[in-house]
Formats: sequence, structure tokens, C-alpha cells
Amino acid sequence: MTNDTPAIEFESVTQTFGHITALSDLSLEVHPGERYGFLGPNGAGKTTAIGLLLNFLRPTDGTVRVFGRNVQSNELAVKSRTGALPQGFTPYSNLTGYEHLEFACSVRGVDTDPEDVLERVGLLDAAEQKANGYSQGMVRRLGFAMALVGEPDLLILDEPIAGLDPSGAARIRELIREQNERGATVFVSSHQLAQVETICDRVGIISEGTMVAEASVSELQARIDGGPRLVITLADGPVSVPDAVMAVEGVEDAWVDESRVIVSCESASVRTDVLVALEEAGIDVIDFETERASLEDVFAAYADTENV
Ligand SMILES: Nc1ncnc2c1ncn2[C@@H]1O[C@H](COP(=O)(O)OP(=O)(O)OP(=O)(O)O)[C@@H](O)[C@H]1O
Repeated sequence: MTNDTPAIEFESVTQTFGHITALSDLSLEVHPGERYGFLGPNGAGKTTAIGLLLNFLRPTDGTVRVFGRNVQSNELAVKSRTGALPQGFTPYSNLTGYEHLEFACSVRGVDTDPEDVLERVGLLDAAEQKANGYSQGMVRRLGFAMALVGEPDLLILDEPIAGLDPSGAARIRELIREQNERGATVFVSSHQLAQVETICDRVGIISEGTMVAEASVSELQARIDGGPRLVITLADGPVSVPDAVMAVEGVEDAWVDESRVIVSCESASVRTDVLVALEEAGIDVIDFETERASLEDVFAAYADTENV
């Protein structure tokens, strides 16, 4: 393996279940050290892709590699470098949190202190409690703790933040960052777009088993709306978009939303020109701010191809 070898590689992967095509000729690469968000609506094929990565499924066609190794023919070598939190993770109800971690350590053949990992996910106080008394959020954190055992080079996390309260979600985000800083590649599947936006540096969006967009979060936003919008509140309240705004070179679009004028511009300097133009036209501005399209907006536009 060289430094250029992808941490994850799907090469023209198709997965069918009878007459259903879950993945269709999917290709993607995740570079070592990346935090990659794998996004898509329900039924898009995310869990199928993770099932292939973990060798729970055999691809109908194509090849899946982890650190350059075909996952089908190198299962043990791949698993020794991978920690996973699968979507349907359910704990053994009669084992305590501590016993789950002991089990994960023995499977991996490492002598990590279970209490250390439980503390990192905020479950130390519940270490001696049986997992059947755990809340949904505690179960996700337990699964995450088991994925961390042995400091794997690759973390595959299916909806890691689902079911967590804000402080639990913040803790998991922090742990993901920590793991990434020590060098782990992170692959996060989610339809909680706001969560992925803050965790990942690159995002792939799949729809109906096909990759429809792949870029950094900021690139995706820029593709949809040309960058941040300027939101202006006028003293007299707008009835229509002032001509002075539309006359500014670089204004792509402008519209009235309730009491505000929203201006889509191609660059930050155009936003300044808009404010100057309003002042010169004698129109009083009470307030202005810039507003980014959320990844939610981006996703909706890509998922609904009629809007692209
Ligand atoms: N074992 C299976 N047998 C038959 N069809 C399946 C099987 N697993 C997945 N599918 C189908 O493949 C498609 C992709 O499903 P998948 O679970 O991978 O999507 P997903 O993006 O993970 O969705 P969700 O966010 O709801 O979990 C769906 O149409 C699903 O019904």
C-alpha cells in the first residue's frame, strides 16, 4: 500500500436483491485521513454500501477495497484495521457495558482498559449496568465505544448521532474529531445532514443507488446558491426588489421574503456594492446579514432532480 492508496474504494459496484437494484455502478474513493459523509434519503443504498464494506454482503458486480485490499478475500486483515458502528447495533441485554467492552477487546486481541473507553463516550457511570436498561442514546454510545477499541485506522459509522440528545451528539462529534486527529479515516453515513455538515470535510450524496454529487460541504453549497446570500431589512419594508439592487453587476437574483430583501450574489465584493447602491439611492437599511444555504437545502436540490 502506498500513501495514495484510498482508505475506501468502491469500483463500479452494483448490488441487487432479486429485482431490486440497491446500488448501481457505484464508484467512490475516500482518502486516508478524510472525514467522509455518505448522505442519502431512506432507501438510497447507504446501509447496503456499509454492508459491503463490512463484508456482510457480496457485491453482484464490482469490487470493494479497504486500504487497497479486496474486502471479500481479505476479511480478517480488513477487520483488524476497521471499527464499525452498524445501523442496527443491538447490545446483549444481559451483559453490562463493561462486559461489552471486555468482549470487544478480546475479539480484537487488545488489552485496552474498558473503563477508559467507556469514560470517553460518557458511559463510565453506567459501566456496571446491564445494557437492557440503557436508553437508545446510551446504546449508540456503547456501540461507538466498541468501534473505538484497538484504535482502528478506519471508522465506519452508520448514523452515529441518531437518537442522541444534544450533549451526547456533541460528545460523539468531539470523539470523531479526536479519532481523526490521531489519523483515523472516518466514513459517516447519515440522513441527518446538519450533523454531517459539522463532522465531515467531504460529502457524497447518493440517490437510488447512484452517486449524484460529491464535493466538499462548501463546494456543494456554492454549486447550489453561488455562495452566501445577503439578507437586507429596509426601514420602509420592501414591496418589491429596489431597482438599485438589480442594477448592481454580479447580482444573480433577488427576491422579497416577508419584510426582507434576499440577494444572491456571485462574490463578497458584490454584497458590498449592493449596500453602497442602496445608500446612494437614498434607501435606508436597518440591518443586513449573510446567510448560507444549509446542506439540507443542497441535499433537497440534488435529491429532487427536477430542482437541479
Ligand atoms: N436484504 C434486502 N433484500 C431486499 N431488498 C433490500 C435488502 N436490503 C436493502 N434492500 C433494498 O435496497 C434499497 C437500498 O436499501 P438501503 O437499506 O441500503 O438504503 P439506506 O440508504 O440505508 O436507507 P435507510 O436510510 O432507510 O436505512 C432499498 O430499496 C431496500 O428496500
